[in-house]
Amino acid sequence: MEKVIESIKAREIFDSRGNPTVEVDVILSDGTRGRAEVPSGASTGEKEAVELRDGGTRLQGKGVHKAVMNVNQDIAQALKGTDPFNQALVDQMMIDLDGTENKRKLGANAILGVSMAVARAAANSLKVPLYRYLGGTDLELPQTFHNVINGGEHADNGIDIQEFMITPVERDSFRDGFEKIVNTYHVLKKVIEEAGYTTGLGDEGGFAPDLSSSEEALQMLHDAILKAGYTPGKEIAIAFDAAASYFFNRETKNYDFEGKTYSPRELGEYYASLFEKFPEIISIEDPYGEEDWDSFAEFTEKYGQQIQIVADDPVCTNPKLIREAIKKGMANSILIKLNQIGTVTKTLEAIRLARKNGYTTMMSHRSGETGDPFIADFTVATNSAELKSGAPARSERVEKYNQLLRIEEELGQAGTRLAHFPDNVDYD
Ligand SMILES: O=C(O)[C@@H](CO)OP(=O)(O)O
Ligand SMILES: [Mg+2]
Repeated sequence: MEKVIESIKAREIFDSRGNPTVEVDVILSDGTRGRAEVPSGASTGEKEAVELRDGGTRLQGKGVHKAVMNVNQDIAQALKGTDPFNQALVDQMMIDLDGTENKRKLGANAILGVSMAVARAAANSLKVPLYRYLGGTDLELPQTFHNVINGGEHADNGIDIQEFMITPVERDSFRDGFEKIVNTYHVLKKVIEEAGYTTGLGDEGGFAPDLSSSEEALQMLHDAILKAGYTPGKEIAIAFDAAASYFFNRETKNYDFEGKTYSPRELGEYYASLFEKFPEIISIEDPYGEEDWDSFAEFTEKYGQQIQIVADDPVCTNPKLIREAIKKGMANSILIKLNQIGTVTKTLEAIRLARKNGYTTMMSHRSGETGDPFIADFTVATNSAELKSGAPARSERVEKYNQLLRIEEELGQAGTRLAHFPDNVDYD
C-alpha cells in the first residue's frame, strides 16, 4: 500500500535560550512518526525568511502559537494524503500555500518544522538513517568549527567579533579531531581563569570573558592550542565570524569596532594584520555588514586566495541572493542555515548552487538551538564538508557532534577522511 502523510501536529516547545519555538510531528499512514524541532537566531540577516512570532515580530521570547496553529490547520490539511518521499513536492506545496516571498504568512518556522519532520518520517519509514535517506554515497564526516569564545550579540562582554572558533586540521578520524577540540576547550578555560577573567558561557557554549579586544581573544586561543600540546595551524586552526552587521554604522558606512572607527578598507587592513599575526586563521565569516557588498567583494578579491571568506547575513541561504553574490565575486564560501530559507529542498538548492560555482559550504546551527541533531545528518548527507555547531559543551550543541560520532561508527573508515575543501563532489 502506498504510504502517505496521515497527520501533522505541531506544538510550542522552548529552545536553548528559553524562547518559544516550534516542534512538529508528522505521522505517516504506516504509523511511522518523524519529529523535528526548529532553531532560532539572534544575529538574524535582514533577508531571512520570517520567523513568525505572536504579535507579528521576530522578537525573542514571544510565543509561536500562531505558527503552531498554521501547521495544525492549513498545512496539515493541505499535506494530508501527500507522498512523504517527494520532499520537493511537499516543500513546494507549502511555499504555494504561503504565497509570500519570505514565508511571512505561515511562518518559516512552521514550514521548516514540517519540512524537516517529513524527511525524518520518510527515513524512519524506510528504516534508514536520516543522513542516508537525504544523501547519496561516498559520504564523509565534516570538518567542524567550534565557537569557544563568544562576543558580539551572543555575549555581554566588550568583544565585538561574535564567534572565535577552533577547528581540527589534521585528524585520524572525526573522533580524533573532536577529542583534540575538547582538550583545547578545557585548556582554554584554564588560560582564561589564569588571566583573571570569569568563565561564564555565551549563547553557543563558548566562554564569554570580558576581554578588552578581539586580538586578546585570538591570543588566548593561540596559547590554549599550544598548551594543549598542538601546533596552531597544523593540528588546530582558528576561524572567526565577525558578524559585522553588528558594528556597521549605517549612517557613516564605517565600522564602529571596539572603541575605534574604521573605514571599510581600514577594517580589511585590520583583519589582514590579524591573519599575519595568527597565520593559523583559515576562515573568516561576515567581515562586512550585510548591506556592504562592495567591501565584501573587494576583500574577497584581495584575500580570497589565502583564506576562506564565508557569507552568512548578506545571502541568508537564499539561492537568489547566492546567485547575485557569486556574480559579484563576493566571498568564496556560503553559510547554510535551514531556517534562513525555510525548507529542506531550498536549502539543498542553495548548497548545490554554491558548490557548482566552486564555493565551499559551511552548515550552521543557530544561537538559539534545540536538542534536534538534524543538521549533523544533513551535513553528512550533502557532503557539506564543514559544520559549525558551537562549543563542545552544552548539550544542544554537543548533540550534533555526538550524532556525528555515531555516524562515523556506521560509516567506518570510509567516512573519516578530512573533508575540508572537497574534491570528490559531483553535484548536478
Ligand atoms: O551568525 C551566525 O552565524 C549564527 C550562528 O552562529 O548566529 P545566529 O544564529 O544568532 O544568527
Ligand atoms: Mg554568522
